[in-house]
Amino acid sequence: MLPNDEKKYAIEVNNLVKSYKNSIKALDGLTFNIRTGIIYGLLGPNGAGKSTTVKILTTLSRPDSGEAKILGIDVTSQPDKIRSLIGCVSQKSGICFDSTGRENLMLQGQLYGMRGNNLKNRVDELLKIFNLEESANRSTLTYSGGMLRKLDIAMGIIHKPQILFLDEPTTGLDPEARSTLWTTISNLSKKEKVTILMTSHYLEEIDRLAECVAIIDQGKVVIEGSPRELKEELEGDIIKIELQKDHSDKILDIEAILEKQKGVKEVMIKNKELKLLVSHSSSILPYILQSIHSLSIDIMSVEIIPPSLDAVYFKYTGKNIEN
Ligand SMILES: Nc1ncnc2c1ncn2[C@@H]1O[C@H](COP(=O)(O)OP(=O)(O)OP(=O)(O)O)[C@@H](O)[C@H]1O
Repeated sequence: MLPNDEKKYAIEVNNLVKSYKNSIKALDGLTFNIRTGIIYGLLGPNGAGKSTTVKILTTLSRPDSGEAKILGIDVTSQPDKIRSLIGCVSQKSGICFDSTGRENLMLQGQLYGMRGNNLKNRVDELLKIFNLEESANRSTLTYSGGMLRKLDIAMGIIHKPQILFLDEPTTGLDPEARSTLWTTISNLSKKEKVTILMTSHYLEEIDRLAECVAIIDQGKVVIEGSPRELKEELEGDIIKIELQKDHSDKILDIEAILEKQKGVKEVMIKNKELKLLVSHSSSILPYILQSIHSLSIDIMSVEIIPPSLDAVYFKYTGKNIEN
């Protein structure tokens, strides 16, 4: 067998099924593999099963059936072994606000059994990597949102885990802090050679950071690939049309007339918003507008969204990520 750090897959998830007591099936045959050393993105609408997956992989929950392995080790039969190999940064901060950044890191290291110079050197190293050296001895109460997220991630990797779980790492940050954190995460993956599984609601974030992404819906992977592959495969644009008013009573007529148009692949209507997945937006747009007018429906605005992860997400889940 190859030594752990040479394993092809850092995470193997095979046919996981998990139902909760209220008989909700959170995972329904979830399967994916994550290559060692990459950043992997898990995307999915609310309730798709992302948190349940992360909980099983981090040994906080058990599946009803199926198998999950971290570096070849089964998560259900050997949870103690798994815990020293992984780091987890959840949305809820683990920072102690009475203490400084350095004290937080020292305490976290001690929880992992680190002591003496080994711990001190690692704390110095992390403060440098995360650009927190100048603020290291200040109370974390004085930190900005971006600094707190960086400290959270630094605490998550104090023990040099081989796998890091990042749950919505930049939620709540302003665009500038988010962009800084993206650079930090990307550098981290390269410098610390850590495999990262991240969940996110920001498609731009996954697009920029993840080498591979799985879109999950209703407990299953619906599509997987690099963001580029997924966008290329889409071969189309989305036309977003806002109507003057809600025409729920005419949904069937709108669908029927638009689906007849050559080049229209999918139609979705929600309240006043109409979204079409089409092959060539510029040539088809005039016919679409004409069809809508022929139903005596007035249009407020039209927007063409070029191939993007948003469009891929919409195609495979029929939903917008922000919803
Ligand atoms: N402890 C629980 N008890 C009962 N049902 C649960 C529990 N945790 C999750 N669920 C249900 O399981 C399904 C999957 O939930 P999960 O939290 O894994 O989804 P998610 O993709 O992480 O969603 P979100 O993006 O909203 O966090 C949902 O229908 C949810 O309501």
